[in-house]
Amino acid sequence: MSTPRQPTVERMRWTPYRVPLHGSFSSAHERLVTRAGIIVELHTSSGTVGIGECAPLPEFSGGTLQDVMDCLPLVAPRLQGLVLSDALALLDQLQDTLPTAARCGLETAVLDALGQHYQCSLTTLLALPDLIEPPSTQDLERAASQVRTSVPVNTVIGAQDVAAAVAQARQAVAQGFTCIKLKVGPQLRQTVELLTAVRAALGPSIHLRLDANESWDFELARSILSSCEFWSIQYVEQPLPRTDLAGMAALRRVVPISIAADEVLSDLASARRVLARNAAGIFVIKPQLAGGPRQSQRMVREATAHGVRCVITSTIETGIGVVMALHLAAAMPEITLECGLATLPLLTDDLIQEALPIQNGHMEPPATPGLGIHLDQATLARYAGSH
Ligand SMILES: O=C(O)CCC(=O)c1ccccc1C(=O)O
Ligand SMILES: [Mg+2]
Repeated sequence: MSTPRQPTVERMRWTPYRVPLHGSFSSAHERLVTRAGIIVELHTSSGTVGIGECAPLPEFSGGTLQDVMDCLPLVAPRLQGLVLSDALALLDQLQDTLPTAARCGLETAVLDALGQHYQCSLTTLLALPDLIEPPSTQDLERAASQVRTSVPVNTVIGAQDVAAAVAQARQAVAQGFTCIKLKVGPQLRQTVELLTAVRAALGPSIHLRLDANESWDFELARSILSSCEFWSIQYVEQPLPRTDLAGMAALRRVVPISIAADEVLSDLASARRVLARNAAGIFVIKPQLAGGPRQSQRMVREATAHGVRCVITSTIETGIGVVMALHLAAAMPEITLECGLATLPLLTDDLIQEALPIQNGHMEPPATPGLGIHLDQATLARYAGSH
């Protein structure tokens, strides 16, 4: 079923990390001061090492870091000895039994090794029509010709007072960003004041999007969003609680701006429920929560078929997870909106050797095989440990 020349999985190693943020990052959910996750290293019979990252967001969905730690020792022996495409098939089979972040990190590591085997970037690999079958040179060339080499990204400004948000918005524009996302909370007057001040500071041409992280109720959402044409808001993420699909659908009918689904998207089934209820015009897809790059692709394809546009975003994970998400965004021509991948500057370290610069509001996935980045082992050792 697979090409015999593919390497097999020999052994796996996983290292929990905790990386502090510069200061903190606040949303309506929480105030984040450190980011914790797990780096997976998958050694193959050809001597290559595929890497991946598991960075769950328990307040969203998909389980805790401990859930991921508990499942890795059970999955590792099952992957051992499998050729890479069979390892992918096993991860597909186990889909519903693994925490999504575990599946994401494991799949990333297998795909990184597979890209190194085929000598193509993860972007190209993800643009192939079928990953389980070995691609011909022609398949690889066609895929490589369809992808993007640069992805527009937004920066994100955490929930804070108006003056600090305005200062950050100005700084973002000076850095070359043309799309800014503001975290907002449940206070009507403060939000109106914030939007007025930030829009005035930005001028008319910068894209401005909001993220309420479930903190509004229907009436507050209607009050704020009814004025949104005035501030020219690109879209608002998850204004209502994730359980309120009827509210989201009703809101779409009474306010003049796009409503995006974020927290409500926990897997392909949840995406189908949102599509069936017409509850969002935009999907915010986080590969850590969707269960990896290929599940994310399935969600993007179904959304696109329903006329729903998609954005790929990070979960503020380290460089390993972010570069995977960047390859995913570059591989899918359906994704045209700015992606939420400009989060590495929030962390004190990205755990990778290569730089992933943000220039003029764009990021470029590495063109070298696989993920195209290498773990910074010394830094990982420094931040290793789950406490
Ligand atoms: O979208 C972005 O620009 C950054 C990602 C982001 O905002 C985020 C990061 C971690 C957890 C939740 C969220 C969110 O979109 O709600
Ligand atoms: Mg969000």
